[in-house]
Amino acid sequence: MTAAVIRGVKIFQEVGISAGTAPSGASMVGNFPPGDGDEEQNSPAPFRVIVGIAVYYLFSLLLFIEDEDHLKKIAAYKVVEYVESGMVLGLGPGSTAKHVVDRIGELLRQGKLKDIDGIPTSKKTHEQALSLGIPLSDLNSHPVVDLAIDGADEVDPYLNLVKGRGGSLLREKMVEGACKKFVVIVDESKLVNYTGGSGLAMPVKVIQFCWKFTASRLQNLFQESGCVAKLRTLGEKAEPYVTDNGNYIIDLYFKQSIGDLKAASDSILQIAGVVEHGMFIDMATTVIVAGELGLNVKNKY
Ligand SMILES: O=C[C@H](O)[C@H](O)[C@H](O)COP(=O)(O)O
Repeated sequence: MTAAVIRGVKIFQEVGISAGTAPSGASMVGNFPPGDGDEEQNSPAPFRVIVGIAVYYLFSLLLFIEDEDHLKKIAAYKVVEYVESGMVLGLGPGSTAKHVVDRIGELLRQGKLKDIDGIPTSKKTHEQALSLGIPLSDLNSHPVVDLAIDGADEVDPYLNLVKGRGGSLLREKMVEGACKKFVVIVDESKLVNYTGGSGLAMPVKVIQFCWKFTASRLQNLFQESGCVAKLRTLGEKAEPYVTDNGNYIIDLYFKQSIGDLKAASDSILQIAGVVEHGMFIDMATTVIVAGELGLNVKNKY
């Protein structure tokens, strides 16, 4: 934890987040806490040093108690630097992008951003943006989006993504496919050697009608990669998870690489009953990765 704390402080310094903006509201980052008063003044120097160090690490522990969420927040603060007044923005869902929407709302309130039109890619993000007073629009009114910002579940070395483990991928693909720049923010746990390489779900949206038939066709398609297809369910009763657009999700789990992603994408989309899949191939223009050692910005071009 100690090392992580020290590295975390470095990250805050790199993105220029001041002590005042640290989520706990505590006002120290890197400042040694002051002495307590007479009693401590009279204590032997080594004792004061030990107490000082202990207090420092206690504060640091409080600051970094939600370490992973901090990394997401740091990446979110960085990505908002790409936002300019007058832009049409694609606003993604998920725990990382949520911080971006919060920050944009804050900058609008402070008058540091103006004339933003947000296009949310999920109902939840729509509600969040509304509650923050972010003006909203859609692709009908703005078929070209200046910038989309979103999280991802996997990022491969070519900046191909897997998305949709949180349930959103169709509206995301529509909005992010219509944007000039698509900036993705992730923490380093999302980096994989190849798409599907985390061993976790690659989601496919399917219509409800005869979903078992569609699931078995999907599984057969990737038999050589050891694919297992599972319906996404919710709660103890294992009710099917229903998406914003009333579809089901079939999660595909691979034991090995599925090879050519474009070919895999075409084969999936050719199956009648499939609505869309969670591979975002060649779409991200920039990926910002937040890790314990700092921020790493990867550009596609
Ligand atoms: O379905 C959800 C979206 O595709 C999210 O962008 C993705 O799941 C990443 O979410 P998070 O930032 O919460 O890890």
